[in-house]
Amino acid sequence: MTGRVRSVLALGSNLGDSHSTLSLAVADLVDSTRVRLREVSPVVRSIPVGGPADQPEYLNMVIEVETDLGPYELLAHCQSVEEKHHRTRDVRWGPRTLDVDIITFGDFSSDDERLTIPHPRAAERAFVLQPWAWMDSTALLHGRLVAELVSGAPDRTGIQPYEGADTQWVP
Ligand SMILES: Nc1ncnc2c1ncn2[C@@H]1O[C@H](COP(=O)(O)OP(=O)(O)OP(=O)(O)O)[C@@H](O)[C@H]1O
Ligand SMILES: Nc1nc2c(c(=O)[nH]1)N=C(CO)CN2
Repeated sequence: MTGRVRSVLALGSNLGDSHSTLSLAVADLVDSTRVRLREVSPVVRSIPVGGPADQPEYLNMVIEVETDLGPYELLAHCQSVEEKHHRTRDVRWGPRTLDVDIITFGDFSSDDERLTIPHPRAAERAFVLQPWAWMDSTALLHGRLVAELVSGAPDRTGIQPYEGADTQWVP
């Protein structure tokens, strides 16, 4: 693999067997010589942020991959994995079997509707920041330590470690 870039991806699910979906989705995301798994965060339970009030709690996690795909190719890859897991887009921030967002892509930044990097809402989402900080205590977002950003996130009290099935993701 040439031209490798490290990218942080955030995964979320609150419909179906969410833990199993996350586990399968990680395997699908890295099931390619072009996307390798480097690091995996713990899974967290989180209270839904935005969208309909009556939706189930989420499971969230982040991973770091190394890839030679370009950012738009990686987006297409993430969306194909979402589709494989029956992702639908009916209601903004509504319940979903699987969401995969690109949080960072090396030093690349973009600000178009199809792809905004760093992800425009990551810095205020504890369901992204907390697992990320647990995975990598030195991670930076917008030049700030992710571990410090967590304490300013409005939803930080809605985050709990997930104590369910003990899946081993081996990078
Ligand atoms: N960094 C990014 N990661 C993933 N999708 C992105 C990103 N930036 C822009 N998008 C675009 O956002 C569109 C909507 O994505 P999606 O339906 O997953 O949003 P959401 O997860 O419900 O909300 P949010 O964007 O607040 O996380 C996608 O079709 C994609 O083109
Ligand atoms: N707790 C939680 N809330 C959300 C989530 C998510 O993954 N977890 N994703 C959203 C849109 O991407 C909107 N709200």
